[in-house]
Amino acid sequence: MSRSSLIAQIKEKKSFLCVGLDTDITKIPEFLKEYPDPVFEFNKRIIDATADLCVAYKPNAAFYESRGVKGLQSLIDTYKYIPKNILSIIDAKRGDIGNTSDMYARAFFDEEASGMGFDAITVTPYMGNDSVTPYLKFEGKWIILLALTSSVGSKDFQYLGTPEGTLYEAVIKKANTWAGADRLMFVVGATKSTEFTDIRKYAPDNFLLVPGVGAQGGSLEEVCKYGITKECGLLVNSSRGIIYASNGEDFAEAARAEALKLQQQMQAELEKAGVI
Ligand SMILES: O=C(O)c1cc(=O)[nH]c(=O)n1[C@@H]1O[C@H](COP(=O)(O)O)[C@@H](O)[C@H]1O
Repeated sequence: MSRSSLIAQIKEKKSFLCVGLDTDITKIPEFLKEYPDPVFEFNKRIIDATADLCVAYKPNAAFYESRGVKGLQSLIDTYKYIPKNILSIIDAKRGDIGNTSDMYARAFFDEEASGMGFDAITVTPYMGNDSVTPYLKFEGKWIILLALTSSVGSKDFQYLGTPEGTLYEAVIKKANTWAGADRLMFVVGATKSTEFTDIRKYAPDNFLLVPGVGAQGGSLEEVCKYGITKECGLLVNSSRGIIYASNGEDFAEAARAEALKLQQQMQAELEKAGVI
């Protein structure tokens, strides 16, 4: 999906919500266990209930890979079910030497080879240029590079000083020489809202994928205060806060209600920032 289509979708839906499909088979409602693939059935109903409220879906690969062959099938079926006019992000956090990254890119981008043709993948920057650029060989696909993550452990390395500023600033500056804002996004945790002002100095046009609202306690309002741009420039993810809003028969309606709350807040922020 192109940058202009993503922005058009944001304006049309008045939303920059990404629904995280971190589907844990031990947490889904009991009655779904009767279906041949309970995880896919769960995702299908979540997608049906939220597709008009969000602009992206982000299955996290760990939740599928942990179930072996069955999990991979759930992931492939989920990828195929995500409507093609909604951005599909595989949250795989890959990063390896060039020829291995070629294979990861094929695994998640080359639908003919693997059954999956996601629009975007999360990638770790640690191994540098040759680990990141193979994904760019797939025309029109996005890399979402980890910059400043939401978790406590982000303090261990990401704030360390380098001649280019903190490590996360160095990542942003360097990566922006490898690709433009039409192919490259950065992950910045919602729990880091005050850092957004600095980040926008180095990434004025890049979309930022922002996890950490909902279950991790980040504030949408704070993120927007410092991070929103004239073209929005944000995709805010919530996984557990939406998909596990209820554990009963009404789980899909409850997920929709949570997604709607976020969409309404997002609409207000988009209006305030003059995006719509
Ligand atoms: O790359 C990510 O998406 C990510 C980066 C980060 O810094 N923090 C973070 O929580 N994530 C992912 O975002 C999702 C957050 O899920 P919830 O906390 O349940 O909304 C999970 O899939 C995490 O793996």
